[in-house]
Amino acid sequence: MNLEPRTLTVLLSLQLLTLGLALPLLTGLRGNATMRWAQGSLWAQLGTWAVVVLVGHPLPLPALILGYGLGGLSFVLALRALQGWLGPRPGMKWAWALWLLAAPLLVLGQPYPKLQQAGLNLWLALLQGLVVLGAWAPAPKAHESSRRWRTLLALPLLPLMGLSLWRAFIGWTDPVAYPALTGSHPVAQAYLVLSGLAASFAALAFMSAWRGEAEGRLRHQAKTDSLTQLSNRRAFQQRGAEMLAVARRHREPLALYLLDVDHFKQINDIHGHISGDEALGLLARLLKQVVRPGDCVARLGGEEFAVLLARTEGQGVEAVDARLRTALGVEAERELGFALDFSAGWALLRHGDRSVEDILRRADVGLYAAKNGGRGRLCAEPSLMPAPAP
Ligand SMILES: Nc1nc2c(ncn2[C@@H]2O[C@H](COP(=O)(O)OP(=O)(O)OP(=O)(O)O)[C@@H](O)[C@H]2O)c(=O)[nH]1
Repeated sequence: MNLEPRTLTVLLSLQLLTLGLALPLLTGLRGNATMRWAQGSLWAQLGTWAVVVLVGHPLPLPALILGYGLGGLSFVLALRALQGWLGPRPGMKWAWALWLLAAPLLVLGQPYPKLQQAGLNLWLALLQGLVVLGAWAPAPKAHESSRRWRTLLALPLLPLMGLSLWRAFIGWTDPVAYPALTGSHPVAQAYLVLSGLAASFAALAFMSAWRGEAEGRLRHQAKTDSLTQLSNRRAFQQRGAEMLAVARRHREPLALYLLDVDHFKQINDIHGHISGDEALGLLARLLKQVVRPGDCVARLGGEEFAVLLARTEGQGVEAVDARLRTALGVEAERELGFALDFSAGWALLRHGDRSVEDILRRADVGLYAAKNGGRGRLCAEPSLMPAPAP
């Protein structure tokens, strides 16, 4: 099969144009920043082939610089998009530095075609390799499902990288037989066909990454209280079920600490709703600070918060309560300009408890006792209260 190089480059340009238009249409014209890097990568790739199609063979130096510059840029932008979706990528700085090398390589390499052809293809292979590395390097925060689209992006780049290295080798050893992309050498044809496949796979991978990102955001929102960024009631129940199972398996104590701001309606009425929101934000922040990292802190609703304290008994709960009251005593006056107090109740996991709701019900009885006892205090569930003196 002999594929005419010009037809191939025109088809490749049309394919990239279609993908370049389809992505913003599917993901929204404004999109998010990461998607814009990804779209930029496809457009830069289109730019390369458009230069080849529009200028024709042989490409003068400025067109070569523009074509290679855009081609290299498309790999750098793809890596930058990966960084947006997966977190810091190895080789990001190297990719930018390599990209800047294109023009000097082309200008200074003019008198040495052997060196130039080998150097430019090596340069391309390195950039392609950095994208492969960026796709496959560990990304601890990425969702498990990202493996599929990362593979989709990286896999077609491997043969492309192989072809770049091959072209570098031929360019160095036999410059006369060099497979220029505007010629009909089978290696050049394979490179063009593979470039088209890689672009299609990249576009699919970008779409998948974008969808995964949106799903991750929704998952986070479904579990998080938007005002305080703490877990919401549903996440508290889910995490609570896990903590309950662990506590049972290891026969460890588990405590539930429940608190409710005192006279919060008055705070809203006197200082305004925004100050009320700030007060809830402050309480949430301090609550996070006074417990251990593995404990589950949640806003159950309104001005009510709960914490599941792993491996904790009564003394531990009292210590947390004391630390929170001390911190709030200082910070509320300083940050809000008024005092903030709360009542709290607590309960321990018991043998017959089936869910966190069972412990929560008993902690609520303690909280009710604290409110009735004059507020601003901590009370245990009735069965944990010290027996009255005879
Ligand atoms: N600013 C703000 N206020 C809220 C929010 N959620 C609930 N509230 C208000 O919290 C107040 C709770 O009032 P109450 O249930 O009477 O409780 P309280 O005034 O704290 O009284 P006690 O609990 O008995 O000390 C209501 O006025 C709610 O409108 C919120 O997200 N932000």
